[in-house]
Amino acid sequence: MPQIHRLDSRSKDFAARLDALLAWEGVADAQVMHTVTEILARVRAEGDAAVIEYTGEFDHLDVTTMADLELPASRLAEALASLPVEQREALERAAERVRRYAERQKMAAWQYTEEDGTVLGQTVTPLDRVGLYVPGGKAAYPSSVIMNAVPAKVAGVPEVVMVVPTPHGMVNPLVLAAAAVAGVDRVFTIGGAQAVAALAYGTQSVPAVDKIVGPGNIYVAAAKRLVFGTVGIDMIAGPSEILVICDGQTDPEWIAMDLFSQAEHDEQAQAILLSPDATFLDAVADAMDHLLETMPRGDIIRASLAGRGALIQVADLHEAAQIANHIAPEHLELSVADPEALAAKIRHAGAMFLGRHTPEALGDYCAGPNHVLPTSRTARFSSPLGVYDFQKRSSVIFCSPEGAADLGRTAATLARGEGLEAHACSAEYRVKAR
Ligand SMILES: NC(=O)c1ccc[n+]([C@@H]2O[C@H](COP(=O)([O-])OP(=O)(O)OC[C@H]3O[C@@H](n4cnc5c(N)ncnc54)[C@H](O)[C@@H]3O)[C@@H](O)[C@H]2O)c1
Ligand SMILES: N[C@H](CO)Cc1c[nH]c[nH+]1
Ligand SMILES: [Zn+2]
Repeated sequence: MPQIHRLDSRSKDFAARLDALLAWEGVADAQVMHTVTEILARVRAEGDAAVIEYTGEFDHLDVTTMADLELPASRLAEALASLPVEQREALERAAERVRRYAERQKMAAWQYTEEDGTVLGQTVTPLDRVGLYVPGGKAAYPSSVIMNAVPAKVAGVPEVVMVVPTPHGMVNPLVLAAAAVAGVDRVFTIGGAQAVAALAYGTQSVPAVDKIVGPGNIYVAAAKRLVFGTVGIDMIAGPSEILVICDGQTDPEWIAMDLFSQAEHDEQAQAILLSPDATFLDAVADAMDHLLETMPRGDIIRASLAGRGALIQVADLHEAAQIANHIAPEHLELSVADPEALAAKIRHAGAMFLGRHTPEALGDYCAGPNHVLPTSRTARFSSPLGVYDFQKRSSVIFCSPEGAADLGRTAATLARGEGLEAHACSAEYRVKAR
């Protein structure tokens, strides 16, 4: 039996034990904040020189000019061309499906006319320039390049600038190939807080962007928090999470592996199964045990199951839905006979995977919806990354003379209530003009 919490929703301490599993130690400590604050200040003041120095220190790249830290577009095309056909086709198929889904998310402009002839509406425009952070090393996911860059391009963002650290000069060809497929415009081989600062403030070589998206380690997350306001950011992503609700009729090995699929991301990942069937929970535990004997990344899976994994017996599927709404998971699998009926009870989840034949892993790569999702219970108030994150709205007011005169009286009354005489007079000029 793997070390994994066994909980029962009827036990007295259930709520407290569940909340302990949901808690996550992800906040940057004072030392990290201090380091990052200094890096941001130096890059802001010194530009390229500071970026080059930090890249030498942290990524062991010995270069003298930023030109050595930008990859030409030909490098991306070469990386794509040199992939095995199967990899290349998989990347292209994934990007195509993500693009098709994203097309449907585009926000459109609208307007309507009030009775007095005043036209009211909203325009929609893409951001001018977006920065995409791609983590270095083993955590660099080509699929995340697609998930971040494709919706930006569908939104109509003219320039997507990617940054990716290449410690000791090690470039991940799959990441470059994904950037080519997704339409990334420029790539700098820089990382950490210095890359976030370069994107936020701009340097002599790196253009300042309007929004920074993409995950990274604690230094990247702290830098994103600190530059928010100067630029937009997507979210501060926590460790991956999966919650499975199963009626006990799915193959226990399928469910065990679905839980592993997120547990293998890192030791802090969260993997929870809810079922009314105690015998089934035992069978999943046995399947985990047996599968773990040969699983690569078994150490990471074991650590995350022992820390934030749980098999929970619930009274029935209705109670499972209530618990799911409390957890507000990043990913929710409904492995039950009538998944649509159960989905109707779910109010908080980043993405839902319906039925026994929809493993979460398909959503991570190629189903179509975005895999950048709210974590750490933030699905209570936020949504998957999408085209709308790369678009913004402006409201439009076009008053007719009649409309201006009529609204002017109301505005002036409200303005005087706030003690703002210039507002009142400005509004009344149009009243008097009639
Ligand atoms: N949530 C997701 O979807 C998701 C996906 C992929 C990766 N990740 C996360 O991304 C992270 C990747 O981490 P990584 O470290 O491999 O790559 P990274 O690119 O996030 O960080 C590397 C950079 O960190 C900086 N750094 C390292 N040590 C430092 C120090 N002592 N002081 C200042 N800066 C320092 C360096 O500048 C280096 O370039 C992991 O935490 C992983 O969990 C999350
Ligand atoms: N499950 C991750 C987000 O939580 C995304 C990912 C990338 N590659 C595999 N999975
Ligand atoms: Zn995943």
